[in-house]
Amino acid sequence: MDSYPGKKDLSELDAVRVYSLPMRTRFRGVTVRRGVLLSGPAGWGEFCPFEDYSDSDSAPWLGAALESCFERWPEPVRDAVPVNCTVPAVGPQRAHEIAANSGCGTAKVKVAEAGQPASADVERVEAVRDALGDSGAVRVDANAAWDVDTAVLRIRELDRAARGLEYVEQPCASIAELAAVRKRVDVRIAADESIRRAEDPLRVAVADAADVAVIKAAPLGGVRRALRVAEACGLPCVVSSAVESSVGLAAQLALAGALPRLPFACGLGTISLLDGDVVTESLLPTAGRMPVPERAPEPAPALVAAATPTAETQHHWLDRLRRVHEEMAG
Ligand SMILES: O=C(O)CCC(=O)c1ccccc1C(=O)O
Ligand SMILES: [Mg+2]
Repeated sequence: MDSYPGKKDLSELDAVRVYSLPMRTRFRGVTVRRGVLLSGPAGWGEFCPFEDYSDSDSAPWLGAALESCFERWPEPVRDAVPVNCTVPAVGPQRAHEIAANSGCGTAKVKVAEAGQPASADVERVEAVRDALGDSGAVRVDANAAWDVDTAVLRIRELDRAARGLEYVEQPCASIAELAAVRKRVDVRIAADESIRRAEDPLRVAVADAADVAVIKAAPLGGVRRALRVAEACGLPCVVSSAVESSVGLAAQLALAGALPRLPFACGLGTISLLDGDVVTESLLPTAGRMPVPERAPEPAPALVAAATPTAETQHHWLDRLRRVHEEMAG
């Protein structure tokens, strides 16, 4: 990998604040979101790799945070982006409520949650279609849970339940499996983990395995690098959050704002998945759209104080930050 444009000495930062925010609903097994807010001459950035990411997996996340702190984001080509609401693996009634109250015309429904039967996915998807009406778009995300045969079966079932799915995100783990599923179903396939967890996201060949690429500024090393990944993969892209605070979400919105083509709604309406935020004016959708910011919003000291975890957790994150920064040095 080439070096990060945002690679800087950590001593050049003006502030480093560890935060911890509970999730309203368990999401991908995550119940609390943690990270570090960093401030530099260009503004604030957020470093929040998931707990199970190794130091080398986390290096691009720091690249993205430092880009926010030390550089301006590329010029946007639009001033707002359409977003989907995100429906976690909840019961049908709650799913209906989330979609109906979101103001979004597109919903992304989490499916294939461990321990839940396939019928729970069907009921959730039916409820969301009911809430959005015929004009809405329903997509599902299986987070790599299925093998090829299961995926084909479930996708057909969920496509019927939704009366047409917009796409299915990462039905299986490998690119070969995605390609096999794609040959056997009519529903579009979107690649997410296949890109963001690839050895080299700039060189991953997903064009035959997917119709849509899901990209995220943080795991791809920032807005500029993610734009290069978008160009290299040659697919229409959807920008999706990593469930960060409004500080990190701003970078994702900058990416969505700068993509030359944006044919689908983005997965950036995720602040409502968190119980709290670190800024007073949270980046929330209005009528299914979010404005593209010039820079990240400034954290409010009282909210940061309220979100500050134990000394032990702070120490863990500052240590992680230091180690990951060393990892970047190469
Ligand atoms: O895309 C969305 O609607 C929300 C973001 C989301 O689903 C997500 C958030 C954190 C980690 C992984 C994922 C994912 O898309 O798999
Ligand atoms: Mg996904």
